[in-house]
Parts: sequence; structure tokens; C-alpha cells
Amino acid sequence: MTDQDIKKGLAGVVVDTTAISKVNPDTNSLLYRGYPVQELADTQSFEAVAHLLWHGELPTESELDALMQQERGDRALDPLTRELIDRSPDTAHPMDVLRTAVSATGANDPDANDASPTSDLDKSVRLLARIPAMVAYDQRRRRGQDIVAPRDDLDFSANFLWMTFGEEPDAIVVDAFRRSMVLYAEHSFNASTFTARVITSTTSDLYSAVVGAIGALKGALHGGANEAVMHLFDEIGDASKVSGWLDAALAEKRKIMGFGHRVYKHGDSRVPTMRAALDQLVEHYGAQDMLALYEELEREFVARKGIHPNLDYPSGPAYRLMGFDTPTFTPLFVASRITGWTAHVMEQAASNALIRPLSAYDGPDERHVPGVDA
Ligand SMILES: CC(=O)SCCNC(=O)CCNC(=O)[C@H](O)C(C)(C)COP(=O)(O)OP(=O)(O)OC[C@H]1O[C@@H](n2cnc3c(N)ncnc32)[C@H](O)[C@@H]1OP(=O)(O)O
Ligand SMILES: O=C([O-])CC(=O)C(=O)O
Repeated sequence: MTDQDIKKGLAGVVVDTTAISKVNPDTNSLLYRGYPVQELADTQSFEAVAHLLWHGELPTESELDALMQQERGDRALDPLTRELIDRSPDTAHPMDVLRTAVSATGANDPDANDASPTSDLDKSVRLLARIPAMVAYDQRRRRGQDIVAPRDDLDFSANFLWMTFGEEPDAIVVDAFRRSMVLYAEHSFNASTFTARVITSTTSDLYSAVVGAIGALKGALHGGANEAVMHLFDEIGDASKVSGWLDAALAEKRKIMGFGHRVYKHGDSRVPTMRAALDQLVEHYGAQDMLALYEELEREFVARKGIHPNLDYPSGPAYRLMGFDTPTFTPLFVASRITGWTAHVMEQAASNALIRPLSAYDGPDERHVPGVDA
């Protein structure tokens, strides 16, 4: 085996087929089950997109009603999960609390190890319904606020905002949030989805796959970047400081969070749609200063390095404007990506092969423990 045979980071390696989504960097497009994500973001509820990812087709009216009913009926936290959230120290990152809460949901499910397609679909709906309650409650208790019960008269997006802020959400905010959920839902064999598929490939259970995926998403090179973008904004301060800040950051060879992508090299297909949602929020909240910083950092970084923003760049500021605390941003990504992850778990299970690549050994040659006669 030569160095050329080694594909570090699996870059450029095609490991399997998938019918769930197609990322095409040449045409800068992203299709979910054949549908352009922009069209879905413009026209569909997040629940309809979840159905599309799981079943391959957009739902009929009655299928959508059934999914919405099931999701609304499964939103309340079970006592074990609530207690675990309550007892988590404030020093725990919300992604760590969410990972633990999802794991507890699995431990609390008597059917956790039933890997039949119907059972896995039920678990997927349960996690879709419960994760918002976990994320919303964790942010509230950190703020010293009481839990807010879910509302059956609100859809997924409006209810998420209701449970987090305890106020009737504004339609513009619900729409921007729904768009972010649709855009974050699925992206082929990204690191967290691949993690879920690796775990599934051993015939482990869906909850274990999701717990592993949450761990993979947390890192700043992946989903953690939406939080990291806001740390950069806070560090820079305002648009007038971007140029000097960037001089120093690039001299130190820092990665600029929210820019770059393993697959898209000319820009992320989802950014224009999320940027339009951000513009609406900026208008709504009168946040032109934040937009000025956003635009200046993008202009300067693209001009200097030719590296474009990814979806985390507009999402971070959008979630800040909606009122979420910065460490809650990556859990919001989880609340959406649970749909893509579970679709991949089911696809992997339906046509499984254990995922086990090879490695090239470059440690010491064979040697012997002192005193052992070889
Ligand atoms: C939803 C998502 O998960 S999208 C990704 C979110 N992650 C981020 O925003 C984190 C910042 N971005 C990055 O770290 C990278 O662009 C990644 C990890 C996303 C993609 O990385 P890769 O495909 O492995 O690209 P790679 O790291 O090889 O980059 C190529 C070159 O561009 C540089 N580069 C890439 N992204 C950035 C960045 N954001 N800031 C500074 N330099 C960058 C690399 O340092 C490298 O330079 P070099 O050739 O001089 O060493
Ligand atoms: O595809 C990737 O590598 C990362 C990404 O954009 C995503 O998971 O949404």
C-alpha cells in the first residue's frame, strides 16, 4: 500500500449509494429525494420534509395529518429524561445534555432493540417530537425559568419556539425557523450521518446511532460551527474591526468558522435561502449592525481566501436574533438532522454491510518484550 492509496479523512471516497439526498457541488444543488431543497423550504412544513426523507415521497394530506398527530402526541418529556436534564450541571454543554437525554430516552424505551422498520420509524418520530422539548427545557432551566408544556395547536416549528420562550411566536420568526429546520435536515454522508451509519452497520440500535451522531455533530468542524460563528462575531465586535481582526486571525492560521466545506468548494447550496431568512429577521428585529459585520467578514474572507460561507454562517446569527442562547445553536441543528440521521439508519439497516475500512500500519516493526525468548 502506498501513501497515494490512503484517503485521509475519506476525502473523495464513495462508500455506498443513498437514495435520500444528492449533494452536487458542480451545479451547487441539494436534492432531498429528488426535490430541490429551496423548493421544499419555500413550500413545505418541516413535518412534510421529515415524511419525505423517511418514506421517499411527500405526504398526502392524510399521511401528513397522521404524522402531525403522532408527533404532537409524543412531545412530553418522560420523568427519567426530565430528571437527568434537571440534574445536569450548568458546566455541561447543551450538546452533552442532549446526548445524555437522547440516550436516556433509549434506555426508557422497552422497544429500543426492536430493529423492525415500523419500530424504527416510531422511534424516529418520538425523537423528532422529544428533542425540541429537551433543547427548550435545557435552555429555560439554565435561565432559571420553569418548563413550558407543549401546545397541541401549534406545529413543530411554532411549538419549538413556544416551549423555548413561553410566548406566542411571531409568524416571521416561525417561518425563518422552519426554513432553517428544512435546510439542516439532510446532507448525504456528512461526518455525523456517517457515524450513525457505522453504528447501525454493526446491528446496534437506532438510539445508539443517534447518540453517536450527536457526538460527531458537536465538533466545531461540523455542526458546532454555528455556535462558533457567534463566538467570532462577539470577539470581533463590529464591522469596522473585521479587517484588522482577520489580519491577526489569518497570521495565527486560525480557521474562520462558518466558512469552507468538504464537498462544496464554490459555495454552499443552502446559504442563499438561509441568508434570505436572516435578512427578514434583521429587518424584523432592526439588527443592521449585526448584518454589517456579517457582510464585511464574508466580503473580506472571500476576497482574501476564496473560501465561501457554509450553512452555519447565516444560521448562527439567525438563531441569535430569534433569542436562543449561543450554546443552544448546535442542539437546534440536531432537532432538524434527526430526520436525516434516522432516514440513513433505516436505509443502512435495509441493505447492511459492516463498515470496517483498512488502515496502513506505520508503528514500530515487530519487537519483543524484554526477557521473552522469541
Ligand atoms: C454544516 C456543516 O457541518 S458545514 C462545515 C462547518 N464547519 C466550519 O465552518 C468550520 C470551518 N471550516 C473548516 O474547518 C473546513 O472548511 C472544513 C473542515 C469544513 C472542510 O475542510 P476540508 O475539506 O478538509 O478542507 P481543508 O481543511 O483541506 O481546507 C483546504 C484549505 O483551506 C483552508 N481552509 C478551509 N476552511 C477554512 C476556514 N474556515 N478558515 C481558514 N482556512 C480554511 C485550510 O486551512 C486548507 O488550507 P491549506 O491548504 O493551506 O492547509
Ligand atoms: O456535508 C457536510 O460535510 C457537512 C454539512 O454541510 C452538513 O452536514 O450539513
